[in-house]
Amino acid sequence: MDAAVISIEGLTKRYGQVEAVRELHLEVRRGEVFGLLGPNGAGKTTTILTLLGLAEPTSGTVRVLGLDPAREAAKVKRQVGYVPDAVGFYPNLTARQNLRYTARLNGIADAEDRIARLLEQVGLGHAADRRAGTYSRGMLQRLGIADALVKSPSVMILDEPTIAIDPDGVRQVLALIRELRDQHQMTVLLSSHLLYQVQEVCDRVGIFVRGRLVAVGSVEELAARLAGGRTVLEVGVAGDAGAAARRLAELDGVRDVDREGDLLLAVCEGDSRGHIAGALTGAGHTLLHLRQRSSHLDEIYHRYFHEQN
Ligand SMILES: Nc1ncnc2c1ncn2[C@@H]1O[C@H](COP(=O)(O)OP(=O)(O)OP(=O)(O)O)[C@@H](O)[C@H]1O
Repeated sequence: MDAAVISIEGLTKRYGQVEAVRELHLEVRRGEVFGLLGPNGAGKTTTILTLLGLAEPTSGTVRVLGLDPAREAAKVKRQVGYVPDAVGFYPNLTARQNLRYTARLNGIADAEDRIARLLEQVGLGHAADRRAGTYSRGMLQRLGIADALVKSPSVMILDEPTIAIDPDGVRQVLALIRELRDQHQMTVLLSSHLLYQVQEVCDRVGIFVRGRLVAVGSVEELAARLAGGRTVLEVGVAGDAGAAARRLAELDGVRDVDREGDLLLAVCEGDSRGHIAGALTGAGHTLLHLRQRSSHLDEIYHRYFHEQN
């Protein structure tokens, strides 16, 4: 398994009497897209700021690419692209000129082609030569993503990256995040309230409630944990569904079988897909459909959230 790119051990951050983050342990691996979820004031931004060296931990250790951000902020900044929730640009410069400025600041020569490509990638090709001051909030957010990518970072940290973007734009941003992971093995940490989007793009999520991380895992793992390790499989067969249901009910690991229209729903211990497919085809059934039903992240989130309250 790849080494952790982001490693947080026992992080606590207090602002006076307010404990913004308490005893946080978290590792994010290379090429992983990790989502920080939580209501307002849960501690997501504070965590992000400590990763960037913009807030110093009260206690605990934080490492990004092996560096201590509180002591080596400049080195961290060179390799980490950060998109805050409200991005600021020079309003009198065009988008392209703003990105040229960022390239110069980072000592990148010959950035023209890269800048043009990034502007296209975030869907701003048509507006590249308009002044940033005329941009909508969503356009600024897209420009923020392009800006963070100018220096080819190996880690991207995005605070609410799609909050002001329209649905088409959201699809574009999510596709871009996937591409960064799949083609460039980039590590991406994002915070969001928009659970459906998080579910679509994140390999793992962490649920924050009042400064504490109350659950970490893939959406499937969190759902299984809430369901006591049980999963629901949708099974579709050609022909005699009654016989298939009886065969299913006899199998080890199958707790219950139900009907829903043409489908059989098997409540199983853990992931029994291989076992079930083998048993049904072995008994002469033609399998038309086999899918593990996934819980929606909003359901998981609300259950964890209410448990903590
Ligand atoms: N500079 C600061 N001074 C004092 N308190 C702060 C400061 N920054 C954050 N806090 C407090 O720390 C807690 C966590 O805030 P944080 O911004 O990290 O939450 P968040 O999860 O990012 O919330 P949101 O979704 O609203 O951005 C809140 O109670 C907040 O009021």
